[in-house]
Amino acid sequence: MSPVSQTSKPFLRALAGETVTPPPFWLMRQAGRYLPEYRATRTQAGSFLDLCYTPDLAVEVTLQPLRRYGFDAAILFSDILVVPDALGQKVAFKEGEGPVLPAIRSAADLDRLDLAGFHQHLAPVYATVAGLAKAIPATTALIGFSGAPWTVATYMIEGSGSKDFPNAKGMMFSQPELFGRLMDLLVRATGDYLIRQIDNGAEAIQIFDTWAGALPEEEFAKWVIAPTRTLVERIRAERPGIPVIGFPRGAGVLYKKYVQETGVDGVSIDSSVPLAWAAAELQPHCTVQGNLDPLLLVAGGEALDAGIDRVLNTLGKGRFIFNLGHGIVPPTPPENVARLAERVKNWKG
Ligand SMILES: Cc1c2[nH]c(c1CCC(=O)O)Cc1[nH]c(c(CCC(=O)O)c1C)Cc1[nH]c(c(CCC(=O)O)c1C)Cc1[nH]c(c(C)c1CCC(=O)O)C2
Repeated sequence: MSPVSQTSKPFLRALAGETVTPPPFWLMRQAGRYLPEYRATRTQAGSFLDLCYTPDLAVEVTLQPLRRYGFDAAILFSDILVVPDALGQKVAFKEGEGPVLPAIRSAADLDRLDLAGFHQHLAPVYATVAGLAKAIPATTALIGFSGAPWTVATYMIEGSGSKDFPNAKGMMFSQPELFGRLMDLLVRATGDYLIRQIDNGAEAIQIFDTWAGALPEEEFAKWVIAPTRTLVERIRAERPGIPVIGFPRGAGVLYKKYVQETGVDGVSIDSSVPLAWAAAELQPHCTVQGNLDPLLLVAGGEALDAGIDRVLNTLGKGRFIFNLGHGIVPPTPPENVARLAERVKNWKG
């Protein structure tokens, strides 16, 4: 038996290919503004980034939802944008506006980025991972994460969140050499970052490609699949046994090609992916994670119960991790999360 199949952690068993009943569960953005105790710690920290860079407080907010709901996995509390911040592109989170960064539009902008102080800047994040590895319950798995290069590049080039990425796609199509240099830097930095998280105690990795669905087929292959495959291969070669979950949100039918060509151990699917299609086309290749609509968690009641049951009854008979199709939204009533936890834990298959 491999060490992974001997683990008592249901989340890791599911990623190793086992059908676990009831399935392990956690929720994207399980630590966050829907919890009053998060809002209190966040106020204590000052800014959102101060919270990410203060290990004691970041550990505390990671643990808060575990205490309430007994999730099978804890996800490091941080943000995908600490990577550009650590490369020297200073990130700020404006209240009600989201992230703001000085946009990268030229070779001169790109040349100002630097890997030299990268790990030093991220030392508090590594300290959070190490603190969590000691603090979480014995049956809970610790997930480290990063954004995927394409999704992080959209923020770096736009200088903020965006709906349709005119500047990022503009650079991709009109200045492919410059865009390629930025992507190469991100693949390298992201790989270094994930390896360090693993060395500090992360037991699995999730790569968030939130804006994967914005790209046409050919660009999807080049800028979503290829960089992710490079990261998966590097982790597999340098830290064997650490499973990787990919989340190419909005990829539609390209989820299948993504799974086959990146070699991920698990794929997180968004709420638009038909459950029967995921069971037939994805589950034979890897563990599937998802995909309850986060707004059902706001709605609650019978609509929530029916949505949970549909996901469980279609995907729960194979290798599966219960999750949402995207992150928990701030208006979510905490009691609805308790209702979900109860229903998933009591599912008999
Ligand atoms: C695109 C992206 C970001 N960050 C992330 C993504 C990929 C996943 C996704 O699509 O949601 C990933 C992320 N962000 C956060 C986590 C922590 C772990 C978790 O509990 O899931 C993770 C895994 C905390 C956060 N990241 C952010 C918050 C809210 C900040 C606050 O407390 O004010 C949290 C808890 C802020 C953030 N961070 C980001 C944006 C656009 C925003 C502003 C929008 C918003 O406010 O929700 C970038």
